[in-house]
Amino acid sequence: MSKQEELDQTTGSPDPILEIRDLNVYFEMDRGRSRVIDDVDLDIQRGEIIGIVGESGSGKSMLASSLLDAVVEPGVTTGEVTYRTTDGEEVDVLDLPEEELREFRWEQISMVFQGALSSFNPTMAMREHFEETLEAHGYAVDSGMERAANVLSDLYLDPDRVLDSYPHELSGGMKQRALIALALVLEPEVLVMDEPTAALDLLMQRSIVSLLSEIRDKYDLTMVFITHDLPLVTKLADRIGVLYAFELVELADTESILRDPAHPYTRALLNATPNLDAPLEEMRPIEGSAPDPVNVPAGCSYHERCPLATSKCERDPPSFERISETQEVACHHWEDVDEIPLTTEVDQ
Ligand SMILES: Nc1ncnc2c1ncn2[C@@H]1O[C@H](COP(=O)(O)OP(=O)(O)OP(=O)(O)O)[C@@H](O)[C@H]1O
Repeated sequence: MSKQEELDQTTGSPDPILEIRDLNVYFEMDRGRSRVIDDVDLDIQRGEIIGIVGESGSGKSMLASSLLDAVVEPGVTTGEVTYRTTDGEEVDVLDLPEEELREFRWEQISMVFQGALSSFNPTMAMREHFEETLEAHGYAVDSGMERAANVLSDLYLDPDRVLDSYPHELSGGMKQRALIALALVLEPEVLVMDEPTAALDLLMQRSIVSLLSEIRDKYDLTMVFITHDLPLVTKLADRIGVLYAFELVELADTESILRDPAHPYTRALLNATPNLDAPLEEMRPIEGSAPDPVNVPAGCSYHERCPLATSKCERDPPSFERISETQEVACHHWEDVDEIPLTTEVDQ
């Protein structure tokens, strides 16, 4: 059974916890408007782990931040992000007054920001980081610290040892897990993680990914895992969205992304994957460079790098089309995509 089928069995009919519509983020720059999220529509289902992948500068962090209305000034976020509570109440995230937004973050959707490892205060023991977060949100510290200890043990850390340590006394992998525990201490429904394993070695990355799966099941979480590392996220995600040039170009269950990717860029990402078993000459780095958000190519934004591009691609932007029950793609030539063979195989 595929992960998607397992997910459907456990979650039944679609039950989006987050509905993202016409999401745009832009910055007004001297040289023009810089659109760093371009008309993204996406439903995130309650209980799923969704991976968002794309190369550096494709808009991943902007997408993550916009889910919490946390895009840095002077960025402008437009469109709708609707959060649905378990009771069916709808929250218009981009319209929340500041105080409510402060509560909403951490308590409903919690985020582990990119580079957050260095955000621990070096003069504070880990225990104080947890207590400060609980107090700032008006939570009872005693019961909150009990939960912190439970989450830390679920992440295979010794709670007493970690809580009594200062950040510099912990290894990178321990700190990263402590950061995830801190993000979970207020019992959020959704955990958004932006490159949570980028600073870690391969072995630790793999082990955190399998821990996250356990944590999702145990705490009934929805997870958004943002990374440039497609093979890594296939180990964890039920579905994967591929961002190219600030737009979603493919969205599908993980199995389809691996076995039958429909966008040439998804294929290029898979073929660029270092695979220990494949000969080096079969690894194909993606040629060309990521578009500048002020000057995204007309038509299909990928056409300049795409081996299948025709004059239609230079002219007309493809629409985001559903090609099967679990797969959507924005490509005029998805039916011919097998012309780009997959050269490496990623184990799921
Ligand atoms: N404060 C800012 N002002 C203007 N443009 C910005 C700002 N921050 C980011 N950008 C631009 O937004 C675009 C998307 O950036 P984003 O950080 O979301 O990419 P990313 O996919 O997360 O990349 P990476 O993996 O390198 O973090 C980039 O072109 C970046 O230069």
